[in-house]
Amino acid sequence: MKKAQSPHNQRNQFSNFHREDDNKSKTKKQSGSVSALKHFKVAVKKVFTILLFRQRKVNSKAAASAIDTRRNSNRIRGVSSSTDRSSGSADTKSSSKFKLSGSHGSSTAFSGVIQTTNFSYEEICKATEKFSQANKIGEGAFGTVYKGRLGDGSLVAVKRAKKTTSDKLLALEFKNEILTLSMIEHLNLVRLYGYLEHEDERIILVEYVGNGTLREHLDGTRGIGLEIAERLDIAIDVAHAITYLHMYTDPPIIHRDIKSLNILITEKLRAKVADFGFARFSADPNATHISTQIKGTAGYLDPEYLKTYQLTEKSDVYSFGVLLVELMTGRRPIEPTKPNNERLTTRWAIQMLKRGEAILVMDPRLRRSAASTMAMEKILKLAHECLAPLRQSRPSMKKCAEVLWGIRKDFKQKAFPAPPSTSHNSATFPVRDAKMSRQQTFGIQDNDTYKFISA
Ligand SMILES: Nc1ncnc2c1ncn2[C@@H]1O[C@H](COP(=O)(O)OP(=O)(O)OP(=O)(O)O)[C@@H](O)[C@H]1O
Repeated sequence: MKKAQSPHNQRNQFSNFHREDDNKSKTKKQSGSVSALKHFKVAVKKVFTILLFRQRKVNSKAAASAIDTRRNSNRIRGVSSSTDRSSGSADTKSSSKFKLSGSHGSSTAFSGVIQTTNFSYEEICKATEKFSQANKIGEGAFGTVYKGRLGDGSLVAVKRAKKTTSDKLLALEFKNEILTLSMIEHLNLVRLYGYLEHEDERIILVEYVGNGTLREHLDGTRGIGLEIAERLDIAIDVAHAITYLHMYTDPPIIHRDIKSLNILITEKLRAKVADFGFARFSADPNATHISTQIKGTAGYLDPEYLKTYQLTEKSDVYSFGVLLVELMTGRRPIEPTKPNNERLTTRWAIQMLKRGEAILVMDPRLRRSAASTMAMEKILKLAHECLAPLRQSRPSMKKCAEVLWGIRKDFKQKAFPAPPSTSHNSATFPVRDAKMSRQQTFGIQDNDTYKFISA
């Protein structure tokens, strides 16, 4: 890879070039001025490129390890240039090849572009049995999602965009999702396996997460109901994922659409954050915000972002606060069928918390105990901080994760005052298998029915 020159050298080159040009212009005035203009343009372009490069602090080591360095750095430039009110300008080049991830395993911070290998459209058709209805697992604004099985037996989620090629926003969402996913690798974020742009097809292949969305679990349409410890673990997983996006990617990423429908649940009831269609890079490290068109989901949107169009990491913190309230109440952020004072779930829950009646908003599916009530109140207090109208007053995602660790530790101490020989490691619950975990953690048998206590 060609080594980038320092801006200092670039500046020297620039002034040398002017001296040279002066000499030439004495003898060949007209052709000299044309050549000077040309060189001037080249020099300005070089200086601009170097400054841009420095500003974005692109991790050159990671980029060098990527399969197609030039194209990937183009992609990074494309999106980070969209820090204005326009809807972005990802300049990812159209590729008729499907790229499949080649690296698995590590969940540590990684800033760069994940490795990929090529796959064909035919293989995707085969994996999804020609996008059969039987393999359809979801639908969203972007398109349809299918379950697929690759040649090596591994499962993937295949996101096939609607074929509205004229829809520039959808095309942009597609490119944005690929670009964002290609830069991240974390246990609690859905992994990109590959993508395809082929004629009018736009397809993204991501890690398959097979146990539905958090919303389905809260609605009771999936699973057997989440206990408070499981909800705490999910909150911590999401906090880790967003902390990673905000603090350990370069440039930082703002997800912009944190909501229970975008949290996928694993068989072991752990969470993975999905759907990066709206994500934005916080490109300029010195900028305090990005001005952008409003994107996101009603009920989760940061009021300051709505008012000012200025997006910061704290907009994700606000949405995370809404998610915490969802986790504790089981309700959606907006409940049109509820009485007036309960329609905005966050407002209702925080009002009750302030009155010292948080117990009344607790999800009726949750088992009441001194430990669970205490944890629920603390989680709502954290949610209250995340929902602060002014972004400066909201905690960082890292802080949220730390507070949640503390709540989990206190909860376990209160819930399981067991003798040392049977006590659990304080970092995580020992058994993640849902059934076994329930039996060991809560003494719940499979045939236990959940008591619905009216809130
Ligand atoms: N990786 C995955 N593993 C399993 N199921 C998934 C996966 N990704 C998405 N799904 C399913 O497909 C549904 C729609 O997916 P997704 O939200 O990503 O689509 P979208 O079009 O981007 O949605 P949105 O309207 O929120 O933009 C999800 O609610 C989920 O049920």
